[in-house]
Amino acid sequence: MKRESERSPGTAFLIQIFACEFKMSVVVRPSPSIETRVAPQRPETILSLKNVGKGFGSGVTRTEVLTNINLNVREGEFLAVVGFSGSGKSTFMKLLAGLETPDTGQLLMNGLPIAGPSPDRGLVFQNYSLLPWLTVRGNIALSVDSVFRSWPKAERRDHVEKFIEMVGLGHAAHRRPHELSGGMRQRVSLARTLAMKPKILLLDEPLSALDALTRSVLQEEILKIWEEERQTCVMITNDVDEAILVADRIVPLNPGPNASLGPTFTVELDRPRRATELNHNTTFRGLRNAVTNYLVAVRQKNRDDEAAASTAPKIELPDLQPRSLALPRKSTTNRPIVTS
Ligand SMILES: Nc1ncnc2c1ncn2[C@@H]1O[C@H](COP(=O)(O)OP(=O)(O)OP(=O)(O)O)[C@@H](O)[C@H]1O
Repeated sequence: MKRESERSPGTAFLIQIFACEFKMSVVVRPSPSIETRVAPQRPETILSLKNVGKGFGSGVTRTEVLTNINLNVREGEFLAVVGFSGSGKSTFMKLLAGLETPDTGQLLMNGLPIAGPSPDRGLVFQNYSLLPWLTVRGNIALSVDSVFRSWPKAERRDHVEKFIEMVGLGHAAHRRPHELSGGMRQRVSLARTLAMKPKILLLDEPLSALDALTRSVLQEEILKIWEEERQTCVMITNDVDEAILVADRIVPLNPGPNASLGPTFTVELDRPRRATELNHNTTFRGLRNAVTNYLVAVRQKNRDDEAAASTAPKIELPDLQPRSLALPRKSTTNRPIVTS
């Protein structure tokens, strides 16, 4: 199948029309005769990790970061990976993006090995990484121009404007990154990646550098965009509440070294979801407890195992008893004791 960047504008247009038609057929109830013929389809696996392992360094300085990672991501799902700092979340994401190659196992997209970075897998980093000399519009246009080179200029321009509006930055399109707040910069970063129309959106802790208020506003915006686009999305986060708000499934990454994935937690909450409404929801609270308890327990086990396996000599403390060095008092008056 041709990649988006290789398709002619006409083909892309036809595909869009087809996509619209398809959406309509989902909304319109099919006739009984069709219902009997068409079986409900399970979404296809778009991304597959089989026994993936990754480490850094060599000899005694070698660290095995990820071990035996097995995961299938289904087309159109929102999957969240949660884990503690240093467990290997960014390494995991770099593997999905094709920025790192696995030492062992296989990483497949639509059944084919991931051989390097591709606009099919759009990555949004924790740090915005915008080009400082370009405006909001210029930063987004740069990626659109490089991915959709064959599109007519006017079409590319409209495409850029659409994504500027989508993230609510129409009023700031002419500004450069240093003239934007952290939340606005992350919006540009998100728009730049979304505008490339990746088949999979990879979000590597995109909100963790933001203050709590901006973070919750952007959480809802990402969710709203995803609910409209229904693009396959993998998000890394250290915030369990955030994971439950956005995801269909949550997979914990156990603490490293040799981090592997924990059990899958399915988020059975109706969409659209709004953070303010979830706080009182018993399913939300139960899931938050289950995921948090799992992470805390697995970290404690990891620490206990490390302590038990440690070959460092155990330090025996001497059995010392404290002795009072105070001089016996000669009188009961409150005169200060002069020592020199
Ligand atoms: N290129 C590299 N070379 C050597 N070690 C690396 C490299 N990249 C990551 N590591 C090591 O791998 C381990 C996991 O790092 P990683 O950044 O994936 O964790 P993380 O869970 O994303 O952490 P954080 O949440 O703090 O960003 C760390 O011990 C880190 O030092």
